[in-house]
Order: sequence, then C-alpha cells, then structure tokens
Amino acid sequence: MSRKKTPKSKGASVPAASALAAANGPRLACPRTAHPGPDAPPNGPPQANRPSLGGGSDLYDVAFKVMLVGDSGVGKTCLLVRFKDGAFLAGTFISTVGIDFRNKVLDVDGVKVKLQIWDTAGQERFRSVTHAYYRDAHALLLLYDVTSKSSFDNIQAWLTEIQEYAQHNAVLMLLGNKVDSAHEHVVKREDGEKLAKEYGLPFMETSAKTGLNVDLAFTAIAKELKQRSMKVPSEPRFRLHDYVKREGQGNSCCRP
Ligand SMILES: Nc1nc2c(ncn2[C@@H]2O[C@H](COP(=O)(O)OP(=O)(O)OP(=O)(O)O)[C@@H](O)[C@H]2O)c(=O)[nH]1
Ligand SMILES: [Mg+2]
Repeated sequence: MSRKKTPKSKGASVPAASALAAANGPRLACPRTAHPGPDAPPNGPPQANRPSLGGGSDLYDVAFKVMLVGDSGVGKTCLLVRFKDGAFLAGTFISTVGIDFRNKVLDVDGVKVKLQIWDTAGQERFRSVTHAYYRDAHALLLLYDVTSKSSFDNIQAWLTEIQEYAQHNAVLMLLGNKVDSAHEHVVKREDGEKLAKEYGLPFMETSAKTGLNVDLAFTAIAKELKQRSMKVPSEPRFRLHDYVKREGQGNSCCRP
C-alpha cells in the first residue's frame, strides 16, 4: 500500500463550524483548535484509503474519522488536546462551539494510521450541527464525567442518538473521564463497566488531566480500524475489548 501525503495536522474547522466559532468569539480553556484554515478538507473528513487533498509533510497509509461525543463539560476537548499535544490546561471552562477537528498520525504495527478526530460541542443547541457528522464517523468515543451523575445518566440518550445517526458498524467506546478527581468520583467504575457490558462496549476510565488511558483509547481505536480495513491473513485478529481490558490502567482486571 502506498504512502500518501496529508495536510499538516493543525486544527481546522469545516466552514459551518468556522462560522459558528467566529460568531462566538474565542473560547479556549484547554488549548483548543478552532482555526479554520486552507488545509481544511473541502468535502468533509477523509475515508480509509482515500487521503485528504492538499499538501503537507505527514505521511499515512490509511485515514479514519473519529468523533468525540458526550455532554458538555465531560472533557472531550481536553481529551483531544491531551492526545494531540500531551497537555492539560486547567482554567475557565469554555464550551466548544459547533465542531473542530485535529489530525494525528499513529504508527500501528508499521502502518501509518491517520486519525482525524472531530471534537463536537456537547451543548444541546449545537446538536443539529453535529448530527450531520455522525454518518461519516468510523469510530466514536462516548464520554461521561465520573464526577457528574447526569452526564452518566445521559449516556443512554447519546447511544440512541448514535444509533440513529451513525453507521451501524462504527467502532464505539465508552470512556469515564476525570478519574483523577478522586474526591468527587460519584459514578463508580463498576457502574461504567456494567453499562458498557449491557451495550457490549469497550470501556475505560480516563483522565485528560493526568493522561491516564488517553493514548490507549485512541490507539485501541486505531488498531481496530486498521485491522478492519487491512485484513492481513497472517495477522492474529485484534480484539478491541480484550486489548482495552488488558492494557487499561486502573481497570479491575489489572489492579493489584
Ligand atoms: N479534573 C479534570 N478536569 C477535567 C478533565 N478533563 C476536562 N476537565 C475540565 O472539565 C472542563 C470541561 O472540559 P472540556 O474539555 O472543555 O469539556 P467538553 O466536553 O469539551 O465540553 P463542550 O465543549 O461544552 O462539549 C474544563 O474546565 C476542564 O479543565 C480531567 O480529566 N480531569
Ligand atoms: Mg469541548
């Protein structure tokens, strides 16, 4: 499979999102990414084996679109910033407006996998904007905040939404974020595990603040998508659930 060129992996927004972001002014609590630019893909996200247009220096073999969804304030933007830049900027929470994306290329068993990660606004008023993007998502990370019972209670509604708008074969993972907040940890890990089991989802607790399990979540998604798109007969089948259970720090299976 040939190597392709991608646009530079700076943040950018599609026109609709750019307009929304511009209309609402600066909004970064975490170092967010609403910088509409010339390298925004003209026709939405890339498909596997179909690289984006435009020049740039990052090479990749396959590209996928990953969407971050969940209530406002659960930490979607911070999770993305942690993954992309390895940073966490605490501060005033400023909600995402519309939708942004950032690219990151991972090396998965010698294959360059480009993830184009779409960070959606959790606020209800942007729902109609974000609905339009579900259809193209190859994977979705559904987040709740372990310090917010309501964000956990809303997971079922998010799953209904995903069922309605996303492709039926999209990879889906449930993440309980902010696990660093030990004192305010109101949603037990067991509750997250139970819900995930009920819906057959891989599950992990994460922290955008400390970085716990953040790389792992995206790597697991990249491995699963790569395996699905490049079936190498000699390669052992990648099992997403097992991988996440085995590798996730703080998971019940791995605790001393
Ligand atoms: N303690 C802790 N705080 C976090 C973590 N992740 C995010 N936060 C804080 O939670 C708040 C909301 O984070 P965001 O990433 O902006 O939330 P969001 O899900 O993108 O929210 P919307 O853009 O409105 O949908 C911010 O004040 C962050 O600093 C985490 O892992 N631990
Ligand atoms: Mg956000």
